[in-house]
Amino acid sequence: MIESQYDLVVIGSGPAGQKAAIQAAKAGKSVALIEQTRELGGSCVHRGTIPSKTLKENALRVKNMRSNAELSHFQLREDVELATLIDRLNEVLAEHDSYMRRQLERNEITLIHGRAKFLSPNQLEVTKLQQEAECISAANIIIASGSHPRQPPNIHIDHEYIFDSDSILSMMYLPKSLTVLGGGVIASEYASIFQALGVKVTMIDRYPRPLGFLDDDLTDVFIQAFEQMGGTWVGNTVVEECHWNNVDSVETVCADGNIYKSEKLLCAAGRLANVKDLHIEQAGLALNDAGLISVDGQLRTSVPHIFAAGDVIGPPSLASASMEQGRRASCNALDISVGKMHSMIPTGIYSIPELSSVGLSETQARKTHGDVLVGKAKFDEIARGQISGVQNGMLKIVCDAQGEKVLGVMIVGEGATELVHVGQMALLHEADVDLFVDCIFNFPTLAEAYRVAALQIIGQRNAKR
Ligand SMILES: Cc1cc2nc3c(=O)[nH]c(=O)nc-3n(C[C@H](O)[C@H](O)[C@H](O)COP(=O)(O)OP(=O)(O)OC[C@H]3O[C@@H](n4cnc5c(N)ncnc54)[C@H](O)[C@@H]3O)c2cc1C
Ligand SMILES: NC(=O)c1ccc[n+]([C@@H]2O[C@H](COP(=O)([O-])OP(=O)(O)OC[C@H]3O[C@@H](n4cnc5c(N)ncnc54)[C@H](O)[C@@H]3O)[C@@H](O)[C@H]2O)c1
Repeated sequence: MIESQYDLVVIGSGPAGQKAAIQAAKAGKSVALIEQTRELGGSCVHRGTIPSKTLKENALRVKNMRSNAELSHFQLREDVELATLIDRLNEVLAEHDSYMRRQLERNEITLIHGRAKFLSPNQLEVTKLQQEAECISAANIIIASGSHPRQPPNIHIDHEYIFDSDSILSMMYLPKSLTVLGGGVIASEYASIFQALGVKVTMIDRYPRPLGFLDDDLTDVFIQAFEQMGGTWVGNTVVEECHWNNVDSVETVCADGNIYKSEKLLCAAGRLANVKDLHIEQAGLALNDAGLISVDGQLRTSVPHIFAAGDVIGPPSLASASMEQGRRASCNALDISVGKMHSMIPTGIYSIPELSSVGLSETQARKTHGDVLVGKAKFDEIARGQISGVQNGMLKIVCDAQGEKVLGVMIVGEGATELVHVGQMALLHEADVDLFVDCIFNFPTLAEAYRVAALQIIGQRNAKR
């Protein structure tokens, strides 16, 4: 077996692994990055963020065309191939791949294609396709092996009629109807994207509302917009099983006795950590009750020189957070000083309309602060919203009871995932809400909604005094 040795070895080339490897190389260390697939970038690039966001761009175009009176009945051709709706994806992926390869080369990181497993706390074996296995020793190891879709035991995902988020974009044609199992982030993004493309979508979840971790005001607007487009939200309903009826449809059987029929089904019932092949017990590690690798505030596992980052350690399970965790895990492993990781991580959901929030929701703020003041601005009351014909948009600011400190900002509507960063900066600087009134925004912009919502809070504050 080939043998090699490095200062730091990273398992996985997703957002967490990539940033971890680059950070260590910048510190002058010898670094190897192990990736089991032919491509670089992890599920973020190939099966997650980038493909779904590419489809969303086209779905939004189709939806916006329909808002033009002359095109209001515009329908895509019945035989439209899904590939044409993500036609730029291959270009985007190729560009991303070559950028990453150049970056690894430039930083002299050794890229090893193969599947890693622990032999001991400092040794990994990498199994390669049609090549001799390699044994690698490392002073420090970062596990960034990511996650994969959970397949519930009662649902057989055949990738022909019943899909998961890894395979949904391999459908040849847009179906006429789609059932989406789940009301989480993946379900909400794909349900609204396919509905905007003209597919008849039914979204089913055991909880009363989708995206339960978000502010109710935001999810109210999301459900309303989804149903305005023709979608159906079915909450408080447990899916017992689903199957292709061998004739014309997938049948989704629910605990309340209802059966929903559709041409295809997307199962978005959560994700599980990629740990099966790693043999972490040989490193002296064990999984926690959630099937994840536990780490401390420094992203260190129970074995001091082994760190973990990204989806393999659990929530927030975002590409954005994974990148920062990867970078920090590397710094901590190499004793490079990094401050505390910000807890102010925004949520950005690329549904139609988009949803985004940072800081505390109104419910969370009421729990921790008692009384709060709230200001809301609807996009259709703002010049830019009127010009763009934005129908479902709202920005909400939550402040302390004195109407001074901003506690949270949440937005629904197009551009929400960009707009939220204005609020994030205010929160990071512990700003008073007056900042949004004192500063001059470009006109006409949706950012003006910050001022309108802030003025509402200041009005309530003045009335109290
Ligand atoms: C449909 C979808 C849409 C998403 N959209 C967004 C979004 O808009 N914004 C956002 O912030 N996040 C989004 N996410 C979440 C985001 O993709 C993940 O949080 C992110 O990819 C996690 O990064 P990671 O580096 O931990 O793991 P991954 O990206 O999963 O990468 C892990 C890598 O490790 C490799 N690996 C695993 N085991 C081994 C082994 N034994 N040996 C060698 N290699 C191994 C895998 O092949 C993989 O390439 C989305 C996810 C999905 C599924
Ligand atoms: N824009 C983004 O940041 C983005 C986009 C996509 C995914 N992600 C990440 O991917 C992760 C996984 O997302 P997800 O949506 O698959 O998982 P999730 O755990 O958020 O949602 C799964 C949903 O399925 C429901 N469910 C499961 N089995 C059911 C049954 N039998 N009957 C009825 N309902 C059932 C659950 O109640 C739950 O609401 C998230 O943690 C998220 O952070 C992020």
